[in-house]
Amino acid sequence: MNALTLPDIASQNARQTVPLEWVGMCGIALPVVINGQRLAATADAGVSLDDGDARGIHMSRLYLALEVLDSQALNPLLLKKILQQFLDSHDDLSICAYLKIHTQLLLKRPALVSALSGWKSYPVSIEASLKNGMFHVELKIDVDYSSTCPCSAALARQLIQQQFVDDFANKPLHHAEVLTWLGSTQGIVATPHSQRSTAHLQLHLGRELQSFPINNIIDEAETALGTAVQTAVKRADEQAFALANGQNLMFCEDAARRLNVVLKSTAGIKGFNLKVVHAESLHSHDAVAESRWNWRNA
Ligand SMILES: Nc1nc2c(ncn2[C@@H]2O[C@H](COP(=O)(O)OP(=O)(O)OP(=O)(O)O)[C@@H](O)[C@H]2O)c(=O)[nH]1
Repeated sequence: MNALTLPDIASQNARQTVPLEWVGMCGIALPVVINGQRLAATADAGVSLDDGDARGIHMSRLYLALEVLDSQALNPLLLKKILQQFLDSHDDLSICAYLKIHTQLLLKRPALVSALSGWKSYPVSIEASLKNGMFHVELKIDVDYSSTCPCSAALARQLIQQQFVDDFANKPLHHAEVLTWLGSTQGIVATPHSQRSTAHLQLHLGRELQSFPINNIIDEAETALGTAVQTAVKRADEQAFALANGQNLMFCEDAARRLNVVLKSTAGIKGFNLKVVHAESLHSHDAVAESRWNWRNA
């Protein structure tokens, strides 16, 4: 083979002079480092193509700028550096750079009572942009929890009261008999419905942050919601979970309000857009509530 010059189509002129808002690659596979864990991730990397005459951007330059992610801990400063590299490598073509990273964070969670523990995965997305020198970073986290309907609980309690009237009216009450009745499905005739629910948190973060406070945000959210879904579960844990749910009845509105209050006071959060989805077992549609604070699209 002789040393032919490789054709460079990207540097040709475009047939139509039209700038483009976003050009890049979606779904790039790569590892990222969060909490010292190396996690499988996908990235969407792009820049604006502001020079409408240029045929294309240089995809390989964006791809190669991502290399540092497999060894350096993911933090806002690193993302800003990568975005700056996107722009520096497209000096004459682009003024905006974008990077979106999606991964699943794994956290080990203890059981409620037993000495067991297990892994829980939390979908996490980080979206960063550098536009006209302005750096913006956003974090998305999904947190699963259990919610028990307060209305359903009240209706079930009423049925149990009615059953008690039916079974014990005009009869002397004997402790042992009532105790047996309380432990039977003939006595406790109804149970409330509960559902696996998800809080979708979209958070605007301070630019000055040294690291992403992902663990802290998840912990704060789970504490506020009160009944996080469990990992390893023995019967003692399940009983503790039943008690926790019984003492933590909530509509989707309650969940959204609790998260609103806690996220407003969580360090590093400058604004949020949150959505809670209660995947109802009462019917096949979901109960949903949203809440925003300092949110640009509000
Ligand atoms: N711009 C652009 N490139 C594409 C597309 N699809 C595939 N590519 C390829 O991405 C590869 C890398 O592009 P460049 O970064 O310009 O590669 P290069 O010219 O070897 O690198 P530089 O010398 O740094 O410009 C090229 O082989 C392109 O053909 C597309 O839709 N648009």
